[in-house]
Amino acid sequence: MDKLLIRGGRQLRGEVLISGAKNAALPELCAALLTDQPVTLHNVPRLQDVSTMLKLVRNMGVVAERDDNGTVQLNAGDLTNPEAPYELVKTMRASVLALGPLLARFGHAKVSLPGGCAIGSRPVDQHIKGLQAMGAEIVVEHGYMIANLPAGRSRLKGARILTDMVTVTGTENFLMAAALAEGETLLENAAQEPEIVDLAEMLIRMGAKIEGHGTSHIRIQGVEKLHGCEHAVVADRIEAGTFLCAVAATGGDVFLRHARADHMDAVIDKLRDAGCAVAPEEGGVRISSKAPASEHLKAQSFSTTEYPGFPTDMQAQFMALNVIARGASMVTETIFENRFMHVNEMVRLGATIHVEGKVAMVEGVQQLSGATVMATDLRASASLVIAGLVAEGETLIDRIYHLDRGYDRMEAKLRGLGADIERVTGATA
Ligand SMILES: CC(=O)N[C@H]1[C@@H](OP(=O)(O)OP(=O)(O)OC[C@H]2O[C@@H](n3ccc(=O)[nH]c3=O)[C@H](O)[C@@H]2O)O[C@H](CO)[C@@H](O)[C@@H]1O
Ligand SMILES: C=C(OP(=O)(O)O)C(=O)O
Repeated sequence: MDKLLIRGGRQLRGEVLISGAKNAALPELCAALLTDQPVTLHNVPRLQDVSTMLKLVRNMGVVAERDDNGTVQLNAGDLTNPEAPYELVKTMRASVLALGPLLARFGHAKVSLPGGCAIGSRPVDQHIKGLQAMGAEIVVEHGYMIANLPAGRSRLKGARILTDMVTVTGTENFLMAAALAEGETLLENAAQEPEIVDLAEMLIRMGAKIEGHGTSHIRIQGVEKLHGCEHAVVADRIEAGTFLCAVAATGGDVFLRHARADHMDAVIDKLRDAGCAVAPEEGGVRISSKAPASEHLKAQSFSTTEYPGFPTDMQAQFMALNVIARGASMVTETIFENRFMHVNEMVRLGATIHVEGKVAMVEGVQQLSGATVMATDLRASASLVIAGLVAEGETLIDRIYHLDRGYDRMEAKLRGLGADIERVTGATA
């Protein structure tokens, strides 16, 4: 199992290229299932979840080719097997995104319930409820969601869908299903994330009729057929935010090429309040920060909420900054019930954190000291990398397959900025 070895204490300087967003690429790969024509996606990040999704669609009969420049060509013209088996979905929650497109185009889908997840229980009841409102008959049997159209129907029908909570992949499933449904669908309480907007823009390129994406009310007029398209995946705001927090923590000056400041308002506001200089520049975002953080940065309290609020996917990385910033802070996680798995590992590095329910109380310390720690989920892994970059001495991060699921060559990018970080390949657990 690979590990990351970090020798902390170096400032980060230079330029880093931000990749396409994992959370946009995954639904967009599924959107290619909606048409029998070729779809070309550019700026697809090179990471494990994308490889898993490609394996999943190939298993359905889709022809999918990826080149070294981040372009993926897909053709679902001969899709014969509208199923997502457990073996292929167990490591990736986003596989549920196959359900809406398969059902909409083929009138049938069999998708495994995703496996357990470290950050919370993550049910898919809202996905099922919404698709049922569009006329689908869905049963959950032997760990699979088996969805069909009623006898005599060839298309889903438009519906008004009001979910109990804002759900990102739920909104994406409904968008894709509604694009091919008969009549109008109104999504109320829709997620507003930039990845939803990017997916909607791709669907519009395919001939879908969508209005209101980027707001909580999305209106879709279903069409009979969608065609192929070419689309570039939006920049990854979570990868960019992770690099912003890394530079804030270590000190230094970095230009994040392709990063979108307008997608990161909540995180950038907090970084500025902490004392970093963050500014959009032509083609990206620049951050500069003074070291040591314990002298120059002030810890920030925050609470995770849906976009445009502070993203839950940035909670762990910002906490890594708070642990070595000046003063006390309160970090509240409102989206997932178990997303503080990084806390115990940060404590092993010398952090002072006390968790009570949804709240982590952090007391900034002067210095962290390197240790062996365990990655427990994707963003927890990223937060440990940040902590390792500032800790004195060596930090060894175990189980980095979590990190590889969602970051495109992270250690190579950090090395390019001057970090002392290496992958220890094949080391035993
Ligand atoms: C691939 C992808 O885009 N993943 C993102 C997506 O996950 P994902 O789309 O799975 O997260 P949701 O927005 O659906 O989850 C929000 C909350 O709603 C709950 N819920 C959701 C659906 C449902 O049917 N029932 C239910 O109870 C979840 O357990 C969670 O507490 O949004 C999350 C919240 O921003 C991010 O952390 C993930 O990185
Ligand atoms: C939780 C995440 O992803 P997923 O929904 O794919 O598990 C994430 O990207 O932080």
